[in-house]
Amino acid sequence: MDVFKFLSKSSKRTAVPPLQKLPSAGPVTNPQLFGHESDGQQAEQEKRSRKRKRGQVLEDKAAQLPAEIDFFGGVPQVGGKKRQSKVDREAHTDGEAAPLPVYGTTVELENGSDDSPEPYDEDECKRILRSHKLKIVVLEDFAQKSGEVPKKKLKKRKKEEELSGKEKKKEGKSQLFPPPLTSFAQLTTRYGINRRLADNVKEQGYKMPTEVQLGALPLLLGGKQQKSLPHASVLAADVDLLTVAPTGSGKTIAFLIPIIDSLLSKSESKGEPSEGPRAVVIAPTRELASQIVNEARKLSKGTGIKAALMKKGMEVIERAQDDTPQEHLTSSEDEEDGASDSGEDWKMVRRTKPKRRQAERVKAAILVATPLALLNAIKHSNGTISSLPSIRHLVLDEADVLLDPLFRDQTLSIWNACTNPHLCVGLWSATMGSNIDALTLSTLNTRWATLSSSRSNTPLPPRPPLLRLVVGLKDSALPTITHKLIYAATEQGKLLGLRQLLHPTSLPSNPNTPSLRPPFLIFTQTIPRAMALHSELRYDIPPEAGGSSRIAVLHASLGSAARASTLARFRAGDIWVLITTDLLSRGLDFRGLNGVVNYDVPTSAAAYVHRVGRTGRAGREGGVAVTFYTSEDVPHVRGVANVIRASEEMGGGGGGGGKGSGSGVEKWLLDALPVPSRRDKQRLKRRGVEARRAGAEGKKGGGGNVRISTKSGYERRLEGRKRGARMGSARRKGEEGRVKEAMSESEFEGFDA
Ligand SMILES: Nc1ncnc2c1ncn2[C@@H]1O[C@H](COP(=O)(O)OP(=O)(O)OP(=O)(O)O)[C@@H](O)[C@H]1O
Repeated sequence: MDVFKFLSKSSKRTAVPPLQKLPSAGPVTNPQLFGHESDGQQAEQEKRSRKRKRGQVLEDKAAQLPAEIDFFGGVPQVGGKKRQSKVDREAHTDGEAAPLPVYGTTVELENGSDDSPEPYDEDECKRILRSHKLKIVVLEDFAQKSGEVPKKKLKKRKKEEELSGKEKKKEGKSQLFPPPLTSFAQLTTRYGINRRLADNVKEQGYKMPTEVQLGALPLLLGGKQQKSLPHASVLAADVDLLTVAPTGSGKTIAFLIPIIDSLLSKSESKGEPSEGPRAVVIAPTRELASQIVNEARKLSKGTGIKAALMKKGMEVIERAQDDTPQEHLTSSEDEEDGASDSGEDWKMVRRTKPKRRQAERVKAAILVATPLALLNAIKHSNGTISSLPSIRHLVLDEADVLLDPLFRDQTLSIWNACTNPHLCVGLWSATMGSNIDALTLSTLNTRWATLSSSRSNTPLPPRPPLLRLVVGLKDSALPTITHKLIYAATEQGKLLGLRQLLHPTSLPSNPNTPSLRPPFLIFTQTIPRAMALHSELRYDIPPEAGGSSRIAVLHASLGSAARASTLARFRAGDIWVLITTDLLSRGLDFRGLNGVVNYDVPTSAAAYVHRVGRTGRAGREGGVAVTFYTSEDVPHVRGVANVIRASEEMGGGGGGGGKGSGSGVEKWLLDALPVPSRRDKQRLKRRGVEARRAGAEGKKGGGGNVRISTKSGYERRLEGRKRGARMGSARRKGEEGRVKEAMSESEFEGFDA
């Protein structure tokens, strides 16, 4: 039986669309998003890099499949070297952060041989930073704005400044133009970072620094730069840094390189304990934390610096025999992030039965943890929190979510527990609400005041300045992605639309409908919906193409082992379609992901930016982001539409990253969509679209009609066939009444009422 023919018999079969650029089908030609044309040095680098050897790895299994079940149709069938770069091989062997080798194309890269002249001149620094859309400011003014000066006084001062035209001058003053890092070789030549660390960076095979690396590394390594370079006085000391840079722009190594280098430097380790954590990285999910550990291990290989993931049973503080932490987790396994039944994955739940743990003291210098896991480890049974005086570096990855009310108390408790006066704090994310600057500054000030009062005898060193680095347009999605916002009217419409994306030969010829090839991610609002959609779709891929094993679901109520194994299979290319919730929306790096489907609209513009940012990483073009919306979503979809429009404008207007695919959001649609109130936005962020919450099914007026049928597609098809046979037989017998009866039964019932 030709299952594929059977599956697609109701839809018009068209030829597989012509070859298109896909993130999974090509190497990163340029990981930088901006400034390509204007920067002469970059052009020179690109010219050099073209001479480098390239090799393409083809998907063997996909190449063997008949065209009609080749879900990857269009992958070039040309011969190419099936050799992977050292980086890819290494990344894959450790099971984390690996590219999708089967679909990926890898490049053998040379690195570090760059001999570009140093941009010592301040004007040159300005030109390069501006062409790459980097803006660095000192946030000290904020100290006053964040509460130390009464509001009335501030208003008066602002008015005076406006009248005297001072404000512009002031803004200009606080902006910095440090020498950008235009090549990784400068890590050694300019900053003299540890040799072994420099070699490890080189081994990653990156051709050139991304924008965030170009701007952040000089700020964080600034203390080591030559005094003749611009802003040497500000950067001579440690800095606290708040960074907003696009998804997939390489923020992880931008914060890890300076930490590892500083842990290796003799001056820092003087007087510090040689064992135990000296740097802590906090991430909102276990998946992201483990990915960061993996990156840290690659960069610190052979240096003696160890990185560890905080797990249950690990201890970071000395505990008395009877000091068992009161708070534990609900999951039977060592999970930090549980999930409520409404599918809010960030939500924490606590274990009810206290359980004695086998203590194992953390020896690694870099500790990566989710907030609750670390907080539990430093909390005593009487509720007090131990301080962590050895911590010199604190990184909040996805800082905006870590400082969101859901995590805020935990994050701030950890931050305040870091009592080392030399602590450097880094806050990193692709999105940062306007409140984060103020919250960061007030936390720094309060912490400093507490430290000062507790150390009246020994004066504190000067507090490091807080700098803010913004890359590109704040809170915007990648300009290299094709965005599509599709009105599907009803839940049934969304399922039909999704099936069209999934089935390669049923793709309509309409150029405005995106073609999306696996591997891709599908996001739903809640865990029950992810599970239901998985049941609905699991038999959609025919057995010849791998069948139900190609589609999987991953959410926070699964055990950690199951989560890790599903993620590893997705990264290895065994799973083609992964249905998930916002659990995977932040920070996860899938190098060869072709697209993202927002089956349910994201609950905020920031959530959209992060979800779609799983594709198009490190400058890869060809990523597709499809967002379905129904009549129920109309009041909430404006934020997403705005982000799409802005990213298209950034990418050169109209079709933006779509490159000729038409606009993802028409202007008339944007104008027609209602503007949600602040309250509505907050409500949506907290609860999602009400009608889709667990328990909303069937409620009249309140949002019934939203259940995703748990009856599998396979079962429905079998039933459909039986019905078809009954109708045929009835027709043959000419029994009109029976035909009518059979027809009434055959209506589509998959995605239910
Ligand atoms: N200079 C570079 N050149 C090419 N690729 C790079 C470079 N730096 C990092 N990468 C790769 O880019 C990918 C994305 O990096 P990373 O996960 O750090 O992004 P991110 O900015 O933290 O994204 P997100 O905001 O989604 O968390 C990784 O696969 C990483 O190996």
